[in-house]
Amino acid sequence: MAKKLTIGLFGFGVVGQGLYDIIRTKDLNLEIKKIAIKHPEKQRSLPSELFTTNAKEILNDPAINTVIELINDAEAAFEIVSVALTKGKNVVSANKKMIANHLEELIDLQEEFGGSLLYEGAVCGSIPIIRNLEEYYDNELLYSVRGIFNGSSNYILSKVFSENLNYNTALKQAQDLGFAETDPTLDVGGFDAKFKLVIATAHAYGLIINPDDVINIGIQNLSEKDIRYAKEKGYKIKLIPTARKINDQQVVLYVLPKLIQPEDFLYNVENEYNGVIVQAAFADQQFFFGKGAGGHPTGSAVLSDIAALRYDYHYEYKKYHQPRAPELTNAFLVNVYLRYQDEKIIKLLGFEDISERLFTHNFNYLIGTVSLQNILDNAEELSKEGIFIAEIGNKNIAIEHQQTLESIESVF
Ligand SMILES: NC(=O)C1=CN([C@@H]2O[C@H](COP(=O)(O)OP(=O)(O)OC[C@H]3O[C@@H](n4cnc5c(N)ncnc54)[C@H](OP(=O)(O)O)[C@@H]3O)[C@@H](O)[C@H]2O)C=CC1
Ligand SMILES: N[C@@H](CC=O)C(=O)O
Repeated sequence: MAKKLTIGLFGFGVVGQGLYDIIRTKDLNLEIKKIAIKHPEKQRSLPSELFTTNAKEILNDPAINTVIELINDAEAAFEIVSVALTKGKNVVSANKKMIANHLEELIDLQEEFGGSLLYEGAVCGSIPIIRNLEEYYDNELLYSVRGIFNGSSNYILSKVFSENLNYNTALKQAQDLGFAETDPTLDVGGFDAKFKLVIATAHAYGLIINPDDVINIGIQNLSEKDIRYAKEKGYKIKLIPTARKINDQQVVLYVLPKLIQPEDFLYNVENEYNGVIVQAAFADQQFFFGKGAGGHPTGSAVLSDIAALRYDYHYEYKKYHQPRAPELTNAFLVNVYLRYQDEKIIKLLGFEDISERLFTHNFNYLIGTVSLQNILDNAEELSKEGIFIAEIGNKNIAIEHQQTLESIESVF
């Protein structure tokens, strides 16, 4: 029997309003009793009695059994969600930074106080990837999860690549459309994609990782030269988070721009759309596609979680509780394109091999193989002006196919 939900909503911005628009079109046996916001002076589209700036009006109200957290402040969000769970309320959140940074504590709070925290909208907007990783892939050999997890950076890349728009104009558009984070460095620097990858990895592999241990390189240093190079060779450039199981016990995680070939499903994922490719034994590749940002797409994922709470759904974190969850390693080689000015960076990165190199008066690049650990150790150097690094090539795909063959051979 579906429970009646009495909701306290935190945040009435892009996603909060998007959710409200969707809810009011349907008769869902739920009531939004109060909405907490930060700036009482802002004009609102709803009666003022509905709003409060006092979180306690929601958190201390025993009639409110469900808290929906949609604010743009990760630390305040953690406080709100923790108190709500401690009081035995169910919670839905779309705050990937907060969840990725506090996942272990949030799991403990759910288990101690019996509440459920759902966060489908936090990873790839409207794409239902968390519940799929949690439920569907439980018994599969899951080799990798990768994709386009950030709508803003994909929007910018689409605009500069296909419409020759200037980077800053495209970023401004992504902000105006409500796709970007309050601090857009989170988007273009690959942090937002990393938070989402960390959350997805917990549900894919049962592995909870501190985001600081994962390398993220963004698209801020992309230049005309990189775009020209990519176009001449038939690639597009996308920002790709990857989680890959490299053996029974080890997983690698990284967020890097990538030169993508037309055969890749992600090649045609444009603008604020996201795409997730799950590579599993026997099933091989599966592709999820949908809008990754914006009020209504994200609101629809939040609503799906709300609906699930009516039937007491909660994540069981079965893979996290399994006795031998794999561990994170950075001992992994990636093939990269590196545009640089100063030769010093080549030495610092300690390339295993270099297969291609160009040195001219205004454009130096090389293609070579480098360890993830060395990229992580030199992240600051790599963020400097004049340097752009991106994954390239299909060596990893070869590894995946080899793994698939090995697993098939071991079964038969
Ligand atoms: N925009 C998107 O496409 C997506 C966003 N998300 C995530 O959803 C969350 C919300 O994003 P978005 O809607 O874009 O953000 P907005 O900036 O549009 O809205 C933020 C809202 O939070 C309110 N707020 C801020 N601090 C507090 C606080 N301490 N207590 C109560 N209310 C507060 C603001 O109040 P006020 O109105 O008074 O300023 C505002 O209503 C973020 O975690 C974001 O990362 C997830 C997926 C997609
Ligand atoms: N800023 C994010 C919003 C959704 O998560 C993005 O651009 O993807």
